[in-house]
Amino acid sequence: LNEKLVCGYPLSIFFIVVNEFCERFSYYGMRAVLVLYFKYFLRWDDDLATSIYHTFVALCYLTPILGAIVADSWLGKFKTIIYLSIVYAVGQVAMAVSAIHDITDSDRDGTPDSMTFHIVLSMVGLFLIALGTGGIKPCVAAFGGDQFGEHQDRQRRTFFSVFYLCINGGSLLSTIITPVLRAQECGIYSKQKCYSLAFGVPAALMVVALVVFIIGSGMYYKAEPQGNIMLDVCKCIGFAIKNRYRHRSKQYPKRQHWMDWAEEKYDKLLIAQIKMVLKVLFLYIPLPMFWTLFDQKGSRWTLQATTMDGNFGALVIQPDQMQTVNPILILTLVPIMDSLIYPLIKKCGLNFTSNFYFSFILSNFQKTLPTFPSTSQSQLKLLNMGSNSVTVKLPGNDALILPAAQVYPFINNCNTKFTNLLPEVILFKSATNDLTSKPQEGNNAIRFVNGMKTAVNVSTAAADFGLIEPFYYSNYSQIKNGKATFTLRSGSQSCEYSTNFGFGSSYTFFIHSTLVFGSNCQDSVTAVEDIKPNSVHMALQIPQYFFITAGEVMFSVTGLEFSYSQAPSNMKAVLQAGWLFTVAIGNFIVLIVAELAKIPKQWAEYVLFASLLVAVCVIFSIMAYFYTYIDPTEIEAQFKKKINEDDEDDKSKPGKAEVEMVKRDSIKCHDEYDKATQTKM
Ligand SMILES: C[C@H](N)C(=O)N[C@@H](CC(=O)O)C(=O)O
Repeated sequence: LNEKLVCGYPLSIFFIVVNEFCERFSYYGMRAVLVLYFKYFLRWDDDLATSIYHTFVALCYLTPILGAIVADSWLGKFKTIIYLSIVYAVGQVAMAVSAIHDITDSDRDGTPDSMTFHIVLSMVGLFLIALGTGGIKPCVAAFGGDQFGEHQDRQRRTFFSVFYLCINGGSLLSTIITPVLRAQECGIYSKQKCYSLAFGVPAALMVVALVVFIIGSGMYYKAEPQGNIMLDVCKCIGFAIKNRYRHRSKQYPKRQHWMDWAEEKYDKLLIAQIKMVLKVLFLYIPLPMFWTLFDQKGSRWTLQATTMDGNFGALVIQPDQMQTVNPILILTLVPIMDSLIYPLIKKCGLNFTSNFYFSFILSNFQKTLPTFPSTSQSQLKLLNMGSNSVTVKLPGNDALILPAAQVYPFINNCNTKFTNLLPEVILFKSATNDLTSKPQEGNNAIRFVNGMKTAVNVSTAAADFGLIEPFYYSNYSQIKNGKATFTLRSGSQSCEYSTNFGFGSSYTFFIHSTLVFGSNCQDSVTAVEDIKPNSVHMALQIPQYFFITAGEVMFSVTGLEFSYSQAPSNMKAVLQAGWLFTVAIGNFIVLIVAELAKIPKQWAEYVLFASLLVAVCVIFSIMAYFYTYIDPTEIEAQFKKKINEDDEDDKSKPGKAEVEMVKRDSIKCHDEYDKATQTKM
């Protein structure tokens, strides 16, 4: 081992820790803005955006199996990390390039002309990222562990804690930074939301991660590939199943465990080790349901946040920035749990190793959208632009008294025609003009109606509504939350109108016929709310983040440790890959529900997931109760001792009778293992 030590730690691990920080920054930074990129840049609907997001996350947790196989049987961990990091960085660069709208915006109107180009490039980018991040995932932590000698147990444990802190530190910083970058406007010909920068910075961090890892190259201990244990495990299981099937007739006596049918061909130690692994993998069966809920932070919860009010007083939070609550809570909860809660639980004599997890989802019950007309109806708006109230009589309806400068929304069958309305009453047909959904990304959609007899020009710092003809209306413009000041201009005369906006509203502003330029025009403009601003505050997501993160601390952190402690020495990576596989399955479940079930109400989908998790919690608790703890090191030592003794006997007294005895002893030892694992927890 490399003996360059700093404060008792191998110098090489500093490079590994910095590499992990940068890599996790890159991964979580890109992931934080991904669902909004799908929705607002690629213009996918919520379900498609959610599905592709979870397919990507699932892929990121499937590829660790591939990475472990390549590292163990072919390249070794060091080379695997280098090669796959290059693939990863290329993927991140592809994502950044795919988000440059100017590349295909030949008519320079701010929207890409060939969406196919952007979709294909981003999908290729995401595939490479999944291959890279997943492939190196089982290698980096294990490579860090390899740097410690057998006498450095304490240091190795501290390394893993620091490693976890770096993961969450990188995730925390990136989920704060990339949403801010995404909210900026950039572009060559036209300014649009800067997704290219939000993906470009993670790409740069991935290059930094690679460079840092290469700089440490001369200091690492690089263990040779050990051979593909995963393949051996699969072959052994396959043989046991085949052999059992071949001997299915009653004339063959039953064996204690179906894996014992591999005894004819495989080492008893390997069979015993596989039994240990299978026991833990069986316990993993309910776990995907936890990840199903957990990983919706980046999809459904972020989309939910776009319909909420992100004003925290001095701070305005972007919807995707809410994801930072998770690493913040991890960084505070892990030390509290480790130093306070777990020792307290232990003192009370409770065994807390069978983890109980739960999570609540607060559904977003806010209703800020008005009732929109059905397909057989149209919505009309009557605007009284005069300074007196008027009575309007619409065919087939009672007479309406329309006060001055007021709007009257009116749902009507498409075919009815209205004529002979007073000149000061303007009729809007909603189907062509009105906004029927929440404005994007928490912005406010604003338009002006000119009730004056002269054309008026309206503008703000952020938008130009252009020249509005008398009794006519402007197009919608997007205005951010906060105070906006509009300048109304006619020839050389102007006046200003200011108002405050929340998130996700739509307003029509009426310029009265009585407006006098040069004076204060604050009272001569009436705001009519077409779509209410988001009324539910983003802070209401904090309890759901708290519960899901508390679940992560109790379940994920302890679960990883459990998998490590219950795995045979040569199969720790197999179980880690199995653990990560449960994350992949969890993401596939979201995919199935989002794409196939198509539950119309979002709250109903949340309730379904939460109920499934409660059911799975009960099942998991029962399974955990019946789980028997084992000490893999002791069992392996017993086997090895027996094998050594047998070898000695073989050398001194070779003969058929002895060989039979060895076989019997071996089987006895095997039975001891079975008995040892039947002691209840
Ligand atoms: C940022 C998360 N709280 C976290 O710790 N994630 C870990 C575990 C995982 O989900 O894979 C990580 O990114 O390695």
